Amino acid sequence: MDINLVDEAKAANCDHIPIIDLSNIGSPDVEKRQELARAVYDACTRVGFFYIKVFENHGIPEHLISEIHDVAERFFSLPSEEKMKVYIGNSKKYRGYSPIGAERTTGTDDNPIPEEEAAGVLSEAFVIGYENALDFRKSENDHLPPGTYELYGDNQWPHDETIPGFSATYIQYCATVLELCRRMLRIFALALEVPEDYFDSKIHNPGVISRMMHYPAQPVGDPREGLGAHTDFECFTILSQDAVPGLQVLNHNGEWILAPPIPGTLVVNIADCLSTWTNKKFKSTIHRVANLSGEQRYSIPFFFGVDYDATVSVLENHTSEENPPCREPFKAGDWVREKLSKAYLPYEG
Ligand SMILES: O=C(O)CCC(=O)C(=O)O
Ligand SMILES: [Fe+2]
Repeated sequence: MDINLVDEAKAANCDHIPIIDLSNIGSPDVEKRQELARAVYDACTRVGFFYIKVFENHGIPEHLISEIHDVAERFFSLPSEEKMKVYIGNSKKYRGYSPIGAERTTGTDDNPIPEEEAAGVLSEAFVIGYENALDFRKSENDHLPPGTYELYGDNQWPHDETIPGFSATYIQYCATVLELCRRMLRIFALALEVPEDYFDSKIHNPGVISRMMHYPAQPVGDPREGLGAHTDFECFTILSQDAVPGLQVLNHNGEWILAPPIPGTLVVNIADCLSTWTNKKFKSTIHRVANLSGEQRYSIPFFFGVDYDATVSVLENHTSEENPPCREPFKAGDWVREKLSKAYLPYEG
């Protein structure tokens, strides 16, 4: 990447990624929560990426992480015709199986890649989105708002006989990570000096997307990338990677620094919507994937966003005369839908 193109708000000011211990996330002691918020603020403003340690008190049991990786590997090892039964082109909501090369890299918010130049990626994915089953706070009697950007629900699941426990495991994983995201949003609010419950009214039907990713080992001479350089477009992402490295993060010097797997951690990165709320003080940092390990690589990103009908608008306490809002307010659903339509194959009818 041309060093002159490295935008301060999209590149990490560091040569490694910090590790944050979230043990105090739910502490009744506000001093302890504030101390955590300061560490989070430093990571988000300087790097845009950090690792979190997955202890029991984060609510994500380690066995769930190994189970989700296990079902992901089993899904991708199915024959192509099985995976194509849940083909993403069957879905109006960009849900399902996206074969190798089908996804296009979309670039960043103010530097999108023109459609005719967007290259296919060297990875395959299985994508799901928010439905009530993914949310411990919902019951069978709850209904999603109809027509909200046509983005909620209608996931395509493989038959349970094909991979026993696949949907149950993925649903349990997402519901668990979703609760962690809601708690983390309170720490972000504290870090941003707004009331801790500032975002709570915007996450009743959160715009959650998750996907399982499989990156084959990069063949010598293949110019395709596992995932091209991009920023994530929701609020923030929680990523579980297996033991194979591949994720790279752009820094101010135009260097790609590795975000290697660290046992017992997940990777968190800030995405476009939360970065906008903070007037770009929190970095939505450019990253990409290149699997040069010679082995198969699997990862499971969980993209957390606010309700699709919530408005994303720069926080007043992060603007000034010299630093006006970086963007006009917009609906989260408009932005996410536009990005999804550029990345994924459309509905094929
Ligand atoms: O697979 C990874 O490590 C990162 C995936 C990613 O950046 C994405 O899905 O947006
Ligand atoms: Fe990403």
